[in-house]
Amino acid sequence: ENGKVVVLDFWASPYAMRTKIALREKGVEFEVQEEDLWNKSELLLKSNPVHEKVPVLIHNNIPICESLVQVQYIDETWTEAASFLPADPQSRATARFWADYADKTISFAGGRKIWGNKKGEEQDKGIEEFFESLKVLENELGDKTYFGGETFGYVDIALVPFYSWFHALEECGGGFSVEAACPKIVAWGKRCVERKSVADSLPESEKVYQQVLKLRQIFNVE
Ligand SMILES: N[C@@H](CCC(=O)N[C@@H](CSO)C(=O)NCC(=O)O)C(=O)O
Repeated sequence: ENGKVVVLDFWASPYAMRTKIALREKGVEFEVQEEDLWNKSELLLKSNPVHEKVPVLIHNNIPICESLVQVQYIDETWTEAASFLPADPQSRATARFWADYADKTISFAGGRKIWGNKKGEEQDKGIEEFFESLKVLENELGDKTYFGGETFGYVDIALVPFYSWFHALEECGGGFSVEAACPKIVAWGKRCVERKSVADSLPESEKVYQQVLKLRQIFNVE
């Protein structure tokens, strides 16, 4: 597990936040190369030729693509620190199910439709989808400290980056409140941000909001 670790990154990317949280949870030293997604580096294009997306984890010059794949790689490579996944196959399967669910729903099914549209029917549908899936996660979390129980793990890493986007979504969506609908998720998010690995990897919500306003201009939303 020695050797140079580099993350091809974009500070506002919730996916890239996952990889940085995972490395920080393991106490792994790494370099960050900030990418301009409108002017991608040769290294990014060469390292992730299939998707040309961040994050890319480059370990000993070997690129690993897809954030959830990277989080599992990190877990399997730096094994001295606590594992992100439980030991038994069934609990591991459950964790992978919920991380996959978060990946498929929260990100852009609900999220993109909220910030990528102006006020109206499309955006309302996005808000509905967003809350539909977040309430499923709220129910799954229940009164647990973390998704896996008492320890911070794989599902928490997969989902918590989107917590930094809630404020931007609320503002773009006309000022709805995530906390009103999903108080347990918001309390869980605050709990996760108390961890240095998360605090160091999630940007301020206001900074995300300013970036989203820029995206709305670039995509000519309203
Ligand atoms: N499934 C992948 C998604 C990465 C992604 O969308 N990255 C975005 C930035 S965050 O929105 C990206 O790199 N976009 C550049 C592009 O689409 O050109 C993962 O989990 O790593």
